Formats: sequence, C-alpha cells, structure tokens
Amino acid sequence: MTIPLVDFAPYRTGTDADRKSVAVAIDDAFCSAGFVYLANHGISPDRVAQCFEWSARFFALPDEVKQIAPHPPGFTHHRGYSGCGKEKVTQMMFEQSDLARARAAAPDVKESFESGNPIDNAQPNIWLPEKELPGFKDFMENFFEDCKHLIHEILGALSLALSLPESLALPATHAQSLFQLRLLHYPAISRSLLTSGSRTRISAHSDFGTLTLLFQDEVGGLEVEDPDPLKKGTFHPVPPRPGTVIVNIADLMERWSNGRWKSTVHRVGPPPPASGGGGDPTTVVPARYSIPFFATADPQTVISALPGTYDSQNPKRWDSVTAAEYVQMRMSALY
Ligand SMILES: O=C(O)CCC(=O)C(=O)O
Ligand SMILES: [Fe+2]
Repeated sequence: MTIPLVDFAPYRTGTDADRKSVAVAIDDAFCSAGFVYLANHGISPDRVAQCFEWSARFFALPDEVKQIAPHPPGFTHHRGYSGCGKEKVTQMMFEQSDLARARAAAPDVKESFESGNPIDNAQPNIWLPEKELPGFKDFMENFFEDCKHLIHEILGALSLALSLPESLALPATHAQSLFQLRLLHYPAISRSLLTSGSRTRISAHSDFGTLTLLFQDEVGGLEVEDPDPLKKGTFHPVPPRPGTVIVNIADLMERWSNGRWKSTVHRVGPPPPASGGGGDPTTVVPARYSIPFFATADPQTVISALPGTYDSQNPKRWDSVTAAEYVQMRMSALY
C-alpha cells in the first residue's frame, strides 16, 4: 500500500480542466488510502519550518511556564497545554474503566498545545502571557489562517470531484472554520519501551472531524492501517516527504461521503532504525515533532450522505448526525 502524491499547483493556478484532474486525483487517493501527500500546497516551506521552530521553542520552556496555559480538565474545552500522559488517544472506547486501563497499560508519551480560531467562543484560546514567548501567539494565529485557507481549497476540490451543486458545496458548510491547530512533541524515549508496547507515541485511531492536515518532521514513525478489511492490524509506514503536507479523511467526512472516502486508522510507532541508533532496542530514539490541523464542519451541519454517494444499490450506511454531536462523542474519550 502506498500513499499517492498529488501536485496541487494546477488546482490553484490552472485551467478548469486542470482543476478537475487534480480533484479526481485527490478523490482517488481518498477512495483507496484515505490519505494523500499534497505537493505545492501553497504554504511555503519557510512558513512550515518556522512553525516547527516555534513549536520546539514552546516545548523547551520549563514545565512551570507551560503550565501557565493548561488544558482545562475534561474534554469540552480542547485548548492549551497538555503534559505527557494527560491525553490518551483510543479508538471507539468509551467506558471509563476501559479507558483507565488503556491509559495505565500504555500511556501516550507526548505533550501537546492546542489553539483554535480566535472567533470560537465555545473554546477560547489559552495562550501564555506574551512576555513568556513573545511572538508565539501572533505566529500561530497567522499559521491558522494559512491552514484554514488550504482546507477551504481542498473542500472546493472535493466538491468538484463529486460535482456537487453550488448550493451543497462543502466550503460553505465550514464557513465558521472552527478548526484546531495542534503542536505535538514526542520526547526522546528508549526504543524498547515503544517496541514492547508499554509506551506509545500515539495509539491507533481515526480522526474525528472532516479533514486533517499533517506536517511531520524528518524522524518518521507515522503508520496507517491497511484499508483492506482482510488486512486489519497490518500497518504501513508513511515516511516524511519534504515539501508536502499529508491530508487525510476523518470520520465525519467518511460518513458524509457514505464510506466513499476512508477515514483510515493511523498511529505513531518507533521511528525507522535509520533515524537513530539502528534497530537496537537499548538505544534512545530521537524526539519527534508534528503539527496536525483538524477541520470540522460548522456545529449544526447535518451530516447525511452527499448526493452521488448513495443509490439503491449502495444505500445510506449511517444515520444523520450533526457535526457537533459526533465530535463531542469522540472527544469525551480523550481526557
Ligand atoms: O504525530 C503524528 O504524526 C500524528 C498525530 C495524529 O494522528 C493526531 O494528533 O491525530
Ligand atoms: Fe490522527
């Protein structure tokens, strides 16, 4: 299984025919893998590198400083800083006793900082005081805009791929752009802790919203589950490809497309031996940084199979749900 690479430049600057062929290529990738590498996506390599630098600066701050902007208890306000072990990502596990057991058996060894759209009154941002890291908030707010713009372009391409009428075009369903920018740091850790399964970087899961952008550094370790139901449990590496952004389908979009686009399960495991210490289990693997950006539809949007994704042979597979109901249901398992 390989993740297709699509050059996005012709969508941004080409003719109508160019736009259509890019849309079809993205559609194909989402039908088969649920993931695509997008090249020439319009966010410059410099901007992305700067975001990684800000992220490294943030996580290098002393713990007591990062704790000035803490993630609030519970799952309804997903903003601010979460230290190692606070969040455990699971897949469709909702019983408190099961969640507690999963957390104790194999904690996720990662720390994160979440920020969102400044207009999101339901989840206000939680920043450090400006003097602790001058320029950080400003940069993140601007980078949010860059990612938001790209999400809207991809939604336009997907609408084109399905030939949706203007009244049903996907960008309008994301008009509020209540998205989430996440900085992730997986500290250096002994390889054997990861290979034995007593610690995880991020456990296998699918994303909750509609689309995710993912920037990763050069360390590696991201893996996707084979979408063939007969190969459940088989994971394939998604190595870093400089200059590209990974885009993947999340659960709400899978439902919305009646299963046409796959919300593929993914995880972060030990990096390949080449990125530090060979495969020797006694070595420490390097820290890893990644930057996911999660998009979702406006909260009251009713998610019901889009025209063209169902017919009498292929009926609607899921009941309608609002975007807000589904995301809250999944988030409740995180904290
Ligand atoms: O760190 C990564 O590459 C993946 C992160 C991820 O899957 C997530 O935060 O949902
Ligand atoms: Fe994810």
